[in-house]
Amino acid sequence: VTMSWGYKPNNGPQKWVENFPIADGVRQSPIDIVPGQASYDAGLKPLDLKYDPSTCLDILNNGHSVQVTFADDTDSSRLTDGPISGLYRLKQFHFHWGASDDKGSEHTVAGTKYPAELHLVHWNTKYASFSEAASKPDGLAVVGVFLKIGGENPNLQKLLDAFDTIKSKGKQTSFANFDPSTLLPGCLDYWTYDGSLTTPPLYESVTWIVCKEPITASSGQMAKFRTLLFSADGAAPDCMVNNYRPPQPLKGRTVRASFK
Ligand SMILES: CNS(=O)(=O)c1c(F)c(F)c(SCCN)c(F)c1F
Ligand SMILES: [Zn+2]
Repeated sequence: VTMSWGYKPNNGPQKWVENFPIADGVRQSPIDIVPGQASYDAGLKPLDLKYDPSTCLDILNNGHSVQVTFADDTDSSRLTDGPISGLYRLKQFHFHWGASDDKGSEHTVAGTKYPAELHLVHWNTKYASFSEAASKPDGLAVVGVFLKIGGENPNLQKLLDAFDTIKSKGKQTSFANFDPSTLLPGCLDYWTYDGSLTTPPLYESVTWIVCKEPITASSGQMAKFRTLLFSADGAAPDCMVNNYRPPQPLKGRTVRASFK
């Protein structure tokens, strides 16, 4: 039986190019962000993020990550300004993390790996839907937030408390009234560059907006992410860890900074 893509040696990031040749494309993500090589752009606007907790629908183990999905039939949870033009609606957020606290993020900062990275995925309302937008060069805007080890994060804990009911692949449960802005850092300084999805189909459709300031999670909270499973109920349990793609070649791209 043919395996679908994953993060193991036989189906992981080094193998994705076999079924998704764009894996070797010109604007792939993630990248290593080198602050000294980023260009400060005074024309970049502050991010304008407005999220409505009533649009929060459910939390899902999709077999690759844990994902919180939002109603995106109105503009009530959206991103404007920053490096983008127009209005992008929040579709979902999810995380990437490691098997230990020394790795897990997709983007790195001058080679530094964080233990995890949050992705808030938004789609451009010039298109009719997420699916239509997902393959367009200006279709998506993903806000990335690094997690570092520190004090217990009470807002993150609300998500972790739902993990026992979505341990295995395909499990989903209702998840209401969560405000994703509680997972944003106090300072919204960011780096931005043109990139891609970091999972197959690896579409080169993402304006990346990576926050400079991490949020915290305790080591115990990081351990909770590692209790999730890649595997479905009844299959041999396969811990959901190291679900991150390593940095990809910059291929001449410029990384801009919203701050000096
Ligand atoms: C940025 N991180 S990611 O891993 O490339 C990623 C996902 F995991 C996603 F799930 C989705 S949305 C739904 C598609 N299955 C997405 F747009 C996306 F960009
Ligand atoms: Zn992601």
